[in-house]
Amino acid sequence: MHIVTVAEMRALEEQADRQYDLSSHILMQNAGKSAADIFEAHLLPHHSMNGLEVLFLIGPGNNGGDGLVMADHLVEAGAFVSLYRWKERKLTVREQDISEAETVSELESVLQSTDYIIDALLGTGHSRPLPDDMRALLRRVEQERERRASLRIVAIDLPTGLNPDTGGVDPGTIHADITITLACPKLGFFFFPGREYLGELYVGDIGLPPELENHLTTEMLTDKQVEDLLPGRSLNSNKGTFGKVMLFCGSPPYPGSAYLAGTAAGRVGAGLVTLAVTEQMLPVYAGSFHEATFVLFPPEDSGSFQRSQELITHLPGYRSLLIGPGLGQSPNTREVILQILEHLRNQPEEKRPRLVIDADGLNNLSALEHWWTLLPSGTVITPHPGEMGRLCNGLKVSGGNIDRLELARGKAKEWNVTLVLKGACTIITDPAGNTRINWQANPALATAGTGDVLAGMIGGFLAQGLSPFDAAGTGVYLHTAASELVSANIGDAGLLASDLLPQIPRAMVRCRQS
Ligand SMILES: NC(=O)C1=CN([C@@H]2O[C@H](COP(=O)(O)OP(=O)(O)OC[C@H]3O[C@@H](n4cnc5c(N)ncnc54)[C@H](OP(=O)(O)O)[C@@H]3O)[C@@H](O)[C@H]2O)[C@@H](O)CC1
Ligand SMILES: Nc1ncnc2c1ncn2[C@@H]1O[C@H](COP(=O)(O)OP(=O)(O)O)[C@@H](O)[C@H]1O
Ligand SMILES: [K+]
Repeated sequence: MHIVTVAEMRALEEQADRQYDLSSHILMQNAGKSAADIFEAHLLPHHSMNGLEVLFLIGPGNNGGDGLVMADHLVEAGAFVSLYRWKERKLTVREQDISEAETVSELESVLQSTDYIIDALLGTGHSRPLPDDMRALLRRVEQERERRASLRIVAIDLPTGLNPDTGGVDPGTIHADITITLACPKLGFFFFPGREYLGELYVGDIGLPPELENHLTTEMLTDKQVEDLLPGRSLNSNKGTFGKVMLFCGSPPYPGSAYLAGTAAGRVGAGLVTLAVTEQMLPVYAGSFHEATFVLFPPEDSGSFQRSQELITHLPGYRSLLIGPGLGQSPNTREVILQILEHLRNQPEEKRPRLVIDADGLNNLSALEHWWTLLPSGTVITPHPGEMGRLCNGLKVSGGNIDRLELARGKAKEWNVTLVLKGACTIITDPAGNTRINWQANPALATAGTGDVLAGMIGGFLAQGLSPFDAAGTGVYLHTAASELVSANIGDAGLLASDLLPQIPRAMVRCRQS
């Protein structure tokens, strides 16, 4: 599903009119109908439309127009509809116009009894700070929701005052419970603070021919897309079919990282997971990760060349290699990483494992000038904002606002990598500028070790033959999907990274069934 800027949305509408005679009027009819359909489908079986009280706040432009069309459909379906036209200050209650003298008191009484308020004040045409009286109206709506937990606010296209290009919000913008956006999600939905204001997101079809979107390169990750990308599981398969993953991860202070990443690679379906560990560390893993095999790695004091050669000798046959989680940053470790990278660069592409670098793999590299020139092509890197900052010479990188997008796109191209810039709405972008953004934010994931799980998942998908961009997108999407399955039981706090592991296969099943 493509994500659009306002300019891209306008261009789509203009092209639809020019090439397909889909006038703005037709699109608005489709938009209002589709919003009404989503509203009804979402409501049932909790409420019946019969006698449901719905107040529409109608703005001066096409967003208000969408609201009016939607209102007609709800009336037809049996709802009791009131319309407040903000610009004219005109109230209509169940098709009765209210006199000017009674409007204020009557609007107040509708506000106090209505089940739903539909925000159709402004959409993508919002172009300046909201006027005071609109802010006051929205504030009154918010107060009413605080007073009555059962009241639901539904935004049409977007919550009024949210900037659809940046995710900025007007001080008057209020939180929607549900946003029914039209045609495509807007770019600003994936960035903060806007992301917090949308509630549940639904996308209404307004009948734009899909081929109009062919040139768009920014997508929202969805169940459907991930389902299409998931590797097939033929009946006639064996562990060789699903690829081998090698991990150079973990060190005495951080043993859990290798376990979490390695198990995650197995949980996404990889055929075999191998950990390169020192003899000292072997008992830690052998007792907890029974399915893994091990490459016994000389200890640090034996010199970096001997260590890297041991790993390199075992690499043939592995389809992916994960370097980084929990490795530490000793000079010896850095040397080993550099020697492995050199080996990979010298291998023909079809023979070498696909590489994922995370955490200390990145921290070790960021200390070096032009580190990206050391990477083999097709590498995936998965920095969190702190690691990204280090890779960018100490730049301060935001965890969630729009600046992240341009930075990620620019750096993926400059560094020639598939870049996974982690955060609440993780961005995945490749050197050609193709971009996928994850909508699902879940604060339960904000805890140590969840990044190790993600890196392992991406390694596991690379081993099964997904391209770097697809492996990264699929991993990111299923990582949050698994967290939602955990959160369904425990809420949004208290998740341990290892809780994700058994939920990963279930998240894949859910995707396949969607
Ligand atoms: N076009 C299509 O084909 C389709 C469009 N669609 C729908 O249309 C929406 C976009 O419609 P839109 O462009 O009319 O913008 P919209 O958000 O309704 O506001 C513009 C009006 O508001 C006014 N205004 C602006 N800022 C303001 C402010 N701060 N405070 C107060 N007023 C302000 C501005 O007035 P002016 O600046 O001229 O004074 C103008 O009158 C889009 O979100 C979607 O819902 C769908 O139906 C699909 C097909
Ligand atoms: N609020 C949030 N919503 C969604 N995902 C989140 C949120 N907070 C953190 N995450 C995800 O959790 C993971 C944390 O990774 P990272 O910071 O590298 O952790 P660690 O290094 O401890 O394993 C990333 O995938 C990140 O996108
Ligand atoms: K709106």
